[in-house]
Formats: sequence, C-alpha cells, structure tokens
Amino acid sequence: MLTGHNSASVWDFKAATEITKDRNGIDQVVLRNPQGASARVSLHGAQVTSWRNEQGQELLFTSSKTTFKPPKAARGGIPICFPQFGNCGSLELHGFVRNRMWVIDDNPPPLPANDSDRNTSVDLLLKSSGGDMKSWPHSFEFRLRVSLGTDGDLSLVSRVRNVNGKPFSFSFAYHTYLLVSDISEIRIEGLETLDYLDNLSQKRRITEQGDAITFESEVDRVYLSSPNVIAVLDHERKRTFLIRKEGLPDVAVWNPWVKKSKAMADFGVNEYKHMVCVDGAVIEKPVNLKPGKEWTGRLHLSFVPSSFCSERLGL
Ligand SMILES: O=P(O)(O)OC[C@H]1O[C@@H](O)[C@H](O)[C@@H](O)[C@@H]1O
Repeated sequence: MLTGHNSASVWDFKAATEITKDRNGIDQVVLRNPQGASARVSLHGAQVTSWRNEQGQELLFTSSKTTFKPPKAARGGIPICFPQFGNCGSLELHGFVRNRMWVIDDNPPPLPANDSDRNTSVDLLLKSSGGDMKSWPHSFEFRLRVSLGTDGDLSLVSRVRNVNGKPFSFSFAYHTYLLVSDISEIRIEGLETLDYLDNLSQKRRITEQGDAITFESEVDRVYLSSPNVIAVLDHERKRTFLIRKEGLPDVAVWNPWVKKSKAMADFGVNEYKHMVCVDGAVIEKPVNLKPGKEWTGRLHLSFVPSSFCSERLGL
C-alpha cells in the first residue's frame, strides 16, 4: 500500500480499505492507516466492530458472548440507534437500522474537505424499505462515513435525508461501547453540573452534582445539552478517550452492572467491568426533518495518554 511518488513513499488511502467476510459470512470493511491502526465496519447495521491503535490494542468493547448473527446487532462496537433511541417510541429498542444490511455507497454526495483529508474511509448507505415503512412510514436515505485518520482517530459522519413528502422526527445515538480496564476506576469529565434523565427512575430529570461521573452501580442516563468534548479517563491504563461531537446535543451513559448483566444472554457476567457506553446522541428534542432536507451528526473519537488531558482541553 506504500507507493512510490517522487522518490518518497506515499500511502495509498484507497488501497488501505479491504472488504472481507466475518465469521458468519457477512461483508465487513477493514480500514488501515499507515501507522498500523485499524477499524472494522460490518455491513450488518453499519456497525463499527473494532477500532485498534497502532500497537494493535483494541479500544472498543465487544462481548465474548455475542454471535454477530443477524438480525440482532452485535453487543459491542458502535451500533447506530435510529430512528429511535431506547424505548422512547413504538419501535424496537434503539430503532431498526442497526439490524439491517447496508450497502457500500461508491458515489456518496461530497462532504466538506476536512471530513476526507488524509483519511482511510468507507461510505455506507441504507434506504428505507417497504417492510420498515409499515412500522415507521417515512422515506429516508441514511449515509454513514467511517474514517480512520493518519493519527488513528476514528470519525463517523451520519447524514439522514428526508426523501418523503412530509416532515418526520427521529432520535439518534452512536451507541459507543468503550473498552476500559475497570469500570470502578473510570471518570467521565465534561458532564458535571448538567441535567440528566435517569432511565432507572422513570426518566426523572436530575441535576448532576459530582465533579465527574464515576461508577459504583448500574448507570443508565441521558445527559442533556452537553458540551461538544467529553473525556473518559482510564487511570489504570493511563489513557483517555476523547469524544468530540457535532449536531449531537445529548450524551447517553450506560453500564449495566451485575444484576442487569446476568439478565442479558449475549453478555458475560463480569464483562460489565470492562465497558462503558458513552453515546453522542439526539434524544430529548428529536430532530424534525423537513422534506428534501438533510441532518448531519458527527462523532470523533481519539485516544491519548492521560497526561495530555483535562487542563489542556479546558474541561
Ligand atoms: O440491549 P440493547 O438494545 O443493546 O440496549 C442496551 C442499553 O442501551 C442503553 O443505551 C440504554 O439506555 C439501556 O437501557 C439499554 O439496556
């Protein structure tokens, strides 16, 4: 993939994208960058199922019990929740697009230049289908671009176009399962003092009091109107995930802890210790999209040594 160019070596970004099959024969796209970082995206659900740094270390959690068998979304990686987040509507939990087969979009409408510079990327597309229109009677085109930067950062850009004659509303989330050393040692910064809806007490609105979010029991919350940079600090591994987002005002935070883990067939009993979901989302005030209009929601994930963090980010 390194090709000669004026006697210097240049990376062939197109060739750094490979289509392979997963263990169930489903197509998946593998993205690689020149330094050895990689990401994997399944056409089932357009779900990112792996993101590795240049040392080959996995950064996203995937349950050892997940089968990756359609139609159910794999438990881990980054499922896309659309057109409904959670159970806040009449559709299946988190909506249906994570359970559908997407296609590779070879000719996507252009994105601004800074979304495509120096990245290896893939564009996926899902169009509304007759079956789904029985439960959600709206025509849409959903485009997802997944990009791996030369710095190993992972970007997801979702574009939803209303190709209906009428407006429609939706909620949305990048349901991001981060892999962590020990949930009891994790701090999330950037959500302090915000209001959240607590899914464990009938979506009651509560104001966060702590100076960071920490975990000592099940957490299932939607933080409202959050800043666009959130940090997830993993003290034991001396590393921090940075979550940057645009068009995604809310952040869902979830860890099932012991009791709920036992009730989930596709989740190992102790696996809750090694994951936290921190989702850039639009939940409280759904997007209302007029005919012919497009909505964009961007997520940018990076991974830095802890020493880099809080003060330099102004968190
Ligand atoms: O089991 P699923 O459909 O992947 O959902 C997992 C969890 O996702 C979280 O975002 C929800 O707030 C939880 O209530 C839910 O249990």
